[in-house]
Amino acid sequence: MNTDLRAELSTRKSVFFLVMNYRKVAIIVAGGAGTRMQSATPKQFLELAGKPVLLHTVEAFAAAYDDMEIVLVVPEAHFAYVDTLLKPAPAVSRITVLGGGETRFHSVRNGLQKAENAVVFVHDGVRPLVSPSLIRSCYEAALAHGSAIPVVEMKDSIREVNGGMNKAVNRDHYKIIQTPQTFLSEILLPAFELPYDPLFTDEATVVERLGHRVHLVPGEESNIKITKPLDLTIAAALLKERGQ
Ligand SMILES: Nc1ccn([C@@H]2O[C@H](COP(=O)(O)OP(=O)(O)OP(=O)(O)O)[C@@H](O)[C@H]2O)c(=O)n1
Ligand SMILES: C[C@](O)(CO)[C@H](O)COP(=O)(O)O
Repeated sequence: MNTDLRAELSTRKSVFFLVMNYRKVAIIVAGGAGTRMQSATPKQFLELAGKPVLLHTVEAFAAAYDDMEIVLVVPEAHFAYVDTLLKPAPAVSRITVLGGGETRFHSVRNGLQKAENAVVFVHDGVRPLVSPSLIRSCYEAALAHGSAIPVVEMKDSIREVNGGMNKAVNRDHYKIIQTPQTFLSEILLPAFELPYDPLFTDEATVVERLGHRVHLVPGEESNIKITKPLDLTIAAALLKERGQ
């Protein structure tokens, strides 16, 4: 065997073993209060097509990969309820439940306690329509590029509003950002040692602060975030269309 071929095979073997050694860890954050939904029950526990919003989300991640480990971050006051909620969940043995923090950033940071040596998916518990195929495409892209941030196109015209003025901007320069935001743990974990900044509304922003460029991948229009009551109506209609 010539030297070049031997070197090539050796590199491929190392990449293969590296990929084989990565765990798959989904941090599903559901530690919020859902103030914009204005419901007595936090929106992640509201019923959607016969089961709690959060259970749909957990099921999508469990279905994506048999070896997916799931870390569920929820308000501590709801631990007992979540135990009951998870009883019918597939792969309940793969789920760890942890307490939420003051903001989404703090909840993610709590969830990252057990995420070493992994491809880490950070997902909003209130995006219950995420598909297993989007989760898998984020995984492949994160292995290849270090990160994968799902995005969709803007459909409306947009304006920048600042100091009492407003002006049209080119919407082609903007994308709508979704989750699961997916990273190799060696990129994500050091970023979450940064002090909190209110601009950290997602993980891409945190990682970027450390100087990394993030890789965008196509998201799904149906992967909506349940934020206000209308979103629940839309989600129910989309699930009905899927026959769920
Ligand atoms: N302290 C927090 C705040 C938010 N989240 C989670 O982050 C996701 C996206 O946040 P958002 O839609 O803003 O949820 P809430 O903060 O609950 O809603 P609101 O801002 O309307 O209060 C949700 O799954 C939410 O539960 C969290 O885990 N911990
Ligand atoms: C992470 C996110 O869902 C990406 O769109 C979004 O930034 C969450 O923002 P929110 O203010 O917590 O709803």
